[in-house]
Amino acid sequence: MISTLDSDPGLTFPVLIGDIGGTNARFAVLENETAEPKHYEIARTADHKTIDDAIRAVVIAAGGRPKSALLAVAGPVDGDEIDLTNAPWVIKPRQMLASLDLREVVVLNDFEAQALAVSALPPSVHHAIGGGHVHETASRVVLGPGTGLGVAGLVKVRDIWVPVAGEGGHVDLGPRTARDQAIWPHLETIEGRVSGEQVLCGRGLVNLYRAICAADGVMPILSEPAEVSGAASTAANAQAVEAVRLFTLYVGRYAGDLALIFMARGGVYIGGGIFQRLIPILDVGAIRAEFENKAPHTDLMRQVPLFVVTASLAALTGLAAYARAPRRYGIETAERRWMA
Ligand SMILES: Nc1ncnc2c1ncn2[C@@H]1O[C@H](COP(=O)(O)OP(=O)(O)OP(=O)(O)O)[C@@H](O)[C@H]1O
Repeated sequence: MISTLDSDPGLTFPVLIGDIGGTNARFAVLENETAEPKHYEIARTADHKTIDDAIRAVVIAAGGRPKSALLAVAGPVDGDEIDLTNAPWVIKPRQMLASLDLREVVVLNDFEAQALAVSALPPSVHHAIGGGHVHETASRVVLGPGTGLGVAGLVKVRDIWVPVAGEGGHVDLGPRTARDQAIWPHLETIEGRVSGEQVLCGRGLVNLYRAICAADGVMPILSEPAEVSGAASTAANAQAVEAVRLFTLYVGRYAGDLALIFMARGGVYIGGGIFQRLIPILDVGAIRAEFENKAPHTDLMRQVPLFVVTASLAALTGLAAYARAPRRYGIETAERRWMA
């Protein structure tokens, strides 16, 4: 059960890699260190009773024969039964070893996997927001507005990348401009607090839209995040237009805060499903201005690159990078590795 940075035993090939989200589970199998991952059909978590059933239906039925599994899950990995934050599955690694005939199961946090991806993805899958320059050996940070708001840093220590996945989505988010001050009292809070995740995720976009409606004294008519972004892209609804604009500016502002915390001269990477969908309507100059507006460190911030990650399978790329070369990464798996 013990794995240290120096003696990480790695995983037995073929390795099943899986990104288990709230709505979808994405699987691939890596035959060996050098092979490209073979991807399988995306499984909807609602369509399968357990993750074991989903793996049998999607991977094994299609000829995949994994000997180990490396999973990234949205939820805390603390014990033999892992609850997913936004899905009905409970992952039971011990049971998986037996029912799927695996030698090892390793479970990571989904934002650790996103951080791994940021170490491995080529620049061609990133959409730059403004200038700056990637310092190859400097720290990076990834944030992902999606069902929730995930955050992880990626710190380089000599030749090893160390993902630092915390709960950065739950820090306080404050108003800055006069318009922010008018909107803030109308935001739905969590126990009296406006945290990042109250605004910078799918339901947060709806929260922001509703708060803008309240500030303007109009009845909200939209209730889903995609409805708000849809109405914004056709300019059909003034409050939706402002909600999406402010959402993207606040993401820029918050991304700048994360850059300061991690001194992320290696870049700030915006993942998750929402921002990449908004690329056609982003006001790049305004987002960049929010990102850089960090007196007394505006000059420093001008040099830090900001990207939108456009690869939809980024987490799987990160898991594959780790499965191929675990010793390149400072990931402690002692409490998160189950062996047959
Ligand atoms: N066009 C859109 N505009 C704005 N928000 C959207 C849009 N489509 C989906 N969303 C919202 O994005 C969130 C899902 O984000 P994301 O695609 O990153 O999923 P996730 O958290 O990774 O989970 P999963 O992988 O299971 O989908 C949901 O809140 C959803 O309502």
